[in-house]
Amino acid sequence: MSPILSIENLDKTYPDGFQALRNINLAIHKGEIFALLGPNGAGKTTLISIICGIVNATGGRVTVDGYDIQRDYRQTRSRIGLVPQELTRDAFETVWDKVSFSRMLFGKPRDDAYLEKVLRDLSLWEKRNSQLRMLSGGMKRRLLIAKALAHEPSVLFLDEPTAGVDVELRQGMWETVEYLRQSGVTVILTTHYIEEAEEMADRIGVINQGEIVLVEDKKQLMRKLGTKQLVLQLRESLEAIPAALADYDLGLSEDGSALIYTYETQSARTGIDDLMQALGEAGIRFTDLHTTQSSLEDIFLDLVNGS
Ligand SMILES: Nc1ncnc2c1ncn2[C@@H]1O[C@H](COP(=O)(O)OP(=O)(O)OP(=O)(O)O)[C@@H](O)[C@H]1O
Repeated sequence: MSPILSIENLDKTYPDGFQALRNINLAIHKGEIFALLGPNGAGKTTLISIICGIVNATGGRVTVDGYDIQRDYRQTRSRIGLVPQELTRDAFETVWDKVSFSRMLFGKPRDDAYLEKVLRDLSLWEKRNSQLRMLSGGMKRRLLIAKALAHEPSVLFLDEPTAGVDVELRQGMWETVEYLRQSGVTVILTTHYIEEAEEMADRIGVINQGEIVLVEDKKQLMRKLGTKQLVLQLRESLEAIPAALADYDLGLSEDGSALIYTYETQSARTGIDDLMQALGEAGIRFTDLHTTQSSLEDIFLDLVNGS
């Protein structure tokens, strides 16, 4: 299947000589939720701005649904919805006016039934006649999405959808993205919250200093790069790790009540069988055990710090 969005050898150097993007290659598939994860200044906004036609690239090619963003600007722009971080001005406009105006801007024929569906799906229908200033923070964010969906785009960009919002609003946004997934819209979101990528995305791309340093299916990424820890709760506390177990990657909890074994989840041999045997031979008994997995945050920090 050809990608809905294809980015080839994309470069961007700003007029002051700063190279914000270097040879970006990326293919986004129809219907997926793709998280572009990167620290401040990595180039996320520059990349989205190029795709949306707000900033010109210095080199490379981008197509949306097969249309070139430069040659077929109107075609590509009408297929894209951009959800910015903040709602600007127009505090006295109503929700309904805002979404219908957005649709009109793209030259789409009036379709009140479609707009009603979008507002209902985003729990804004009851507020259709309310002025923007009367909306809560969560409603304002959902309105930004409704506005971006008004012209029926096939790709939706969410730029830092939960920057500066509280935990409750953030979770509300995650539910909204789930609704978008079910409605078949392709979603590309930028974030520097790892938790957000982990929660919402099917695939994750990491961008750092203008370069894509990794693109991976989220589950595979967690599996491939993650390590697991096996925590063994000991029947009798230890003061030190016995010499007989020195070959294993073992740690002792501070109070000596648990042994912690770290292993690679992807490796052919985790070493757990051998460890169990060695523990038995050393006369170490345990009362309970559980495993924990390293988070995407650990993986991300490793990548960005270049270790
Ligand atoms: N108009 C410009 N002229 C020169 N440099 C720019 C310009 N716009 C952005 N940059 C630089 O390009 C780099 C990437 O910026 P960009 O806004 O794309 O990053 P970002 O990943 O979106 O960061 P953030 O998460 O902080 O928004 C930064 O170093 C920024 O200073």
